[in-house]
Amino acid sequence: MTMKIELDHVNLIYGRQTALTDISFSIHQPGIYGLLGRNGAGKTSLLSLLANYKMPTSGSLTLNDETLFENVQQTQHVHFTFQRKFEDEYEKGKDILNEASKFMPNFDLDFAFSLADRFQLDLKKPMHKHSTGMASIFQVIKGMATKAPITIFDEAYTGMDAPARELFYEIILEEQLKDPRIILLSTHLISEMEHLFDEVIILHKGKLLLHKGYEELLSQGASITGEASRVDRLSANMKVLKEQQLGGTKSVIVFEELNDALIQEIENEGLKIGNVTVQDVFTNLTKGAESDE
Ligand SMILES: Nc1ncnc2c1ncn2[C@@H]1O[C@H](COP(=O)(O)OP(=O)(O)OP(=O)(O)O)[C@@H](O)[C@H]1O
Repeated sequence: MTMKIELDHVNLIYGRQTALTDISFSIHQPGIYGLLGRNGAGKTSLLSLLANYKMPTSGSLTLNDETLFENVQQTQHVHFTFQRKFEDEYEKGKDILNEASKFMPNFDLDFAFSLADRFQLDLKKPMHKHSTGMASIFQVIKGMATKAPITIFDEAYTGMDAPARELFYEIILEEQLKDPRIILLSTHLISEMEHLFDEVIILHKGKLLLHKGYEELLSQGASITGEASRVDRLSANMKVLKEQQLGGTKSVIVFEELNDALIQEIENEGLKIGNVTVQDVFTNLTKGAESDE
């Protein structure tokens, strides 16, 4: 089932604190969407709107052309996985998953059990006895097993060790191949997770700074390295995100689509062109910018 999420001039204000300002974008395709932003940028606020936990203060948020807020029919398509403490939860993981399978329309209990095996998570243990990382693993297992057409993970990896995170990424990719859905991942682990993304959404200070396809984003940036005065001359009219100089050698990261003629000119000057990463673009665009490029 194809899902259509549309936000049109959405604002969210908590008391006197504006969390989101004039957010408009849409998602029409299954895929993995990386939601990036510095602390307090508004990621959880945006995801809470998409999960129907909150109502926009103004603007329109629709799922499949219907207003999402308090819309039971549409909300069942969405599952929101967030970091949760289970310190007062005496139930066993197995029982929680069993319960979930009764209420969630697409929940795949066998899949949940197979994931628990892969993560070596003991589902017979009462939840309060799990460590922080194990609790996150449980949340990830539950989120994946919902098979919700829109599955949201809000910094779901908290406390998970590197092998467990790698397994999480592997499972996401496997699932996307088998049964593509919209997966929204908010994260600060950009360099570790960017290979997963089909599209990148960057929030900055409550505003939408950028929403682009992963490949398109990378194609719009490059690093240029070589003799400093030549690098300066060629990058003079470009949007330079970052510069570094060591002796007479300079390296700049530019946010600029390099056409064939420009690439030729740069190479003719004996300069090297390299790739940028989403981490490069994110770090440098969110140093202080307020709006889209
Ligand atoms: N319940 C609330 N009441 C008042 N202000 C809030 C509330 N929740 C969030 N905010 C504010 O809204 C803004 C966005 O917060 P949000 O939690 O959405 O950011 P975030 O991008 O998820 O941050 P982080 O990466 O640190 O988790 C922040 O200024 C935050 O202080």
